[in-house]
Amino acid sequence: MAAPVLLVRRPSPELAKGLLTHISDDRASLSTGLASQQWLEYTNVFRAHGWDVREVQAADECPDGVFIEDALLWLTDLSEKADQGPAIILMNTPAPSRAKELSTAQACAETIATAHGAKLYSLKEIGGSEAHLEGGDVLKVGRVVYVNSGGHRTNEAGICALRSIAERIGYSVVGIPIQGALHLKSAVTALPDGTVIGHMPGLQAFFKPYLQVPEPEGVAVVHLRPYEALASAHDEKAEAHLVMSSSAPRTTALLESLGWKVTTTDVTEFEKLEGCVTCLSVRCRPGSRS
Ligand SMILES: NC(=O)NCCC[C@H](N)C(=O)O
Repeated sequence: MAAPVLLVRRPSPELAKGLLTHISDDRASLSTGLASQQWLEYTNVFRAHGWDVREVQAADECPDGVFIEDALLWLTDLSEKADQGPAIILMNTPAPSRAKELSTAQACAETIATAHGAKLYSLKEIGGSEAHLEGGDVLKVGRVVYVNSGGHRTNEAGICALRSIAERIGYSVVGIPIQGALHLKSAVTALPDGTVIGHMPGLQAFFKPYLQVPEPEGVAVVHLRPYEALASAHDEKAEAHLVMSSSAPRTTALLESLGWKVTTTDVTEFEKLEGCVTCLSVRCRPGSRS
């Protein structure tokens, strides 16, 4: 089976000019040198676990370009016949300073689509230029695609366009109105067994099973192991492996006490811009069925 592919974009020298919406402004203390080091260490965690790490062309003029997850979305084909192939979707941000990120992301998506038999979609082409969606607002849990219906970066037309693609390949799309956080995945992500984890109050009404974690930085987890390994494993937890921010030691301890294996990595410089471990990459799983 093809190795999972991790798409990343190196941080811009202008990183400290990135957007800030919901957290207090600590951008003056941001070190671009430390950010570059943390980014390299982040990519090395995946390299060390067999991921094929591919760099999207640098976009030094785009302060937030490192948050590549917002520009591209990978969806495995989960349709019954699995005859459609995976989808890679070029997102459409409403943030003017982030729009320039899309042309280089598109070029990368074309290469990945050709290499892995994926179908390339453009949200803008499907929903029109007013259809907006950022990848941070999308959380996949099995066959359900949760999408933020209460934020400022994704709108109804964007959700409709996503639905028209996702339903063709076996997913249902469910809107979750998140307020007070930049993206859906700033508020929740999911463990490999489908448990959604979050920190803000009120989220348990939307997800079952749901686990409240003790730190805001602890809500972001990325799954390191290919999902096939999990599906065929006798002991799902023994096979799973999560990447998390080292800013959330109490959440790490909680998840470890529940049997999950966790590797932590420093992403402090990206957290100053409302980034996290999920938004620094797009995880593509060619050949995967989950
Ligand atoms: N998916 C994500 O969580 N992206 C983080 C984007 C942070 C960036 N400063 C922004 O506001 O767009």
